[in-house]
Amino acid sequence: MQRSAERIATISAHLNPSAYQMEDGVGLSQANCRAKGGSPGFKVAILGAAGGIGQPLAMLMKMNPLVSVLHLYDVANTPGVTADISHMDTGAVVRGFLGPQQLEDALTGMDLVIIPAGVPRKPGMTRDDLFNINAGIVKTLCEGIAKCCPKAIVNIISNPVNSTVPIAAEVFKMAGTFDPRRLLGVTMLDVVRANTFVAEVLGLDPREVDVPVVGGHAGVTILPLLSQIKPPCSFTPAETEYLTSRIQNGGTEVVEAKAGAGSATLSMAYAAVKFADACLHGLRGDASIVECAFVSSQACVTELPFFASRVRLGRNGVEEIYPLGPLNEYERSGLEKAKKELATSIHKGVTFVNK
Ligand SMILES: NC(=O)C1=CN([C@@H]2O[C@H](COP(=O)(O)OP(=O)(O)OC[C@H]3O[C@@H](n4cnc5c(N)ncnc54)[C@H](O)[C@@H]3O)[C@@H](O)[C@H]2O)C=CC1
Ligand SMILES: O=C([O-])CC(=O)C(=O)O
Repeated sequence: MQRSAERIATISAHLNPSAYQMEDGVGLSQANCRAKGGSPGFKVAILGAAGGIGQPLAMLMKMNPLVSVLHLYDVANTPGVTADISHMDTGAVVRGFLGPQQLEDALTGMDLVIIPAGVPRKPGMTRDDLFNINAGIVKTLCEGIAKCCPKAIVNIISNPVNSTVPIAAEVFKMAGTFDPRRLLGVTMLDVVRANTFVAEVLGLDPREVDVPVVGGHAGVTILPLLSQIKPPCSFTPAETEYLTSRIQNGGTEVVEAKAGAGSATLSMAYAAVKFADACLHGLRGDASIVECAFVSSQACVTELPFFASRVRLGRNGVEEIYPLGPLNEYERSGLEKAKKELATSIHKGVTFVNK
């Protein structure tokens, strides 16, 4: 009897370390420890936390000093990931949540929710081929957000981002909680890749390079604005062609190299943390936090309802969306192709929720 009670307590500790309690009063239970957590900072949930992106993302968020509470939710394997990450001697208190019956507990009180839940591509697939599975996953998770933390900033990583962000917006509209400032599709990996590839060509340190990437997050919708990079540089037509194509196909490059074992996970976790950190600095009220993201642009950048742009982040999420700026002929032609595909992907997401 005693053994089984201890086993139950241990399992529950892995799911939710703060709930750890020995039934027989022997030894020191976690619930009786003097430190109760609760240091100042933000509460962050990761949905899909046990996956290829979720695990390194959870580890990096546990290292972020702006995070006081980290909730890890998945439909599989959260107990192990939570137990593992909770032993890191950083400030954030980590709690694990497993399966739909624990989704509401995972979401309640969160300031920022990051969603990398869903299936990744295999070679030969497009991101849109993931729609049939991932659309429903994102819809369900967003229904939970609308109910339990409607004011949270939401970072959507699950592909196809060009459709999953419109899906999230429709779910929030139906629930009466939609705030376009708080919903952001994560396109940071495109910027991270662009900075890296451009730095390679120019012989610079990637940390010194800043390439705006606008449009969306799939193939031709990924539009690097090489004419606007910092520091200002010029490229030959061959360099422009090479860089644009490599940035647009960076995801496929990784999918093919992994040969059936998934898509980018480690660089994506890095990019997701870079972006989440920017959102948290904005929430804290820091000035001049500007990043690219796929947001509800209310048709103020192009005629489309969603578009990836440079945005200023603040206490309410997106405080300002910057216009595209002057484009060269090559970029204007790329923009037309991007808008055509984006319109179809956005429509598909909106229709999925309203069907
Ligand atoms: N926005 C971007 O730049 C990028 C997006 N992605 C996308 O991120 C997604 C995840 O990729 P990986 O982590 O590599 O996949 P993965 O398969 O390794 O992990 C996905 C996780 O989601 C979980 N999951 C499935 N259904 C769920 C549900 N209903 N609720 C909560 N969790 C659920 C799975 O159990 C799994 O742990 C994919 O859709 C992928 O295409 C990947 C790279 C870059
Ligand atoms: O390519 C994929 O399927 C994953 C992804 O979005 C990326 O790596 O940019």
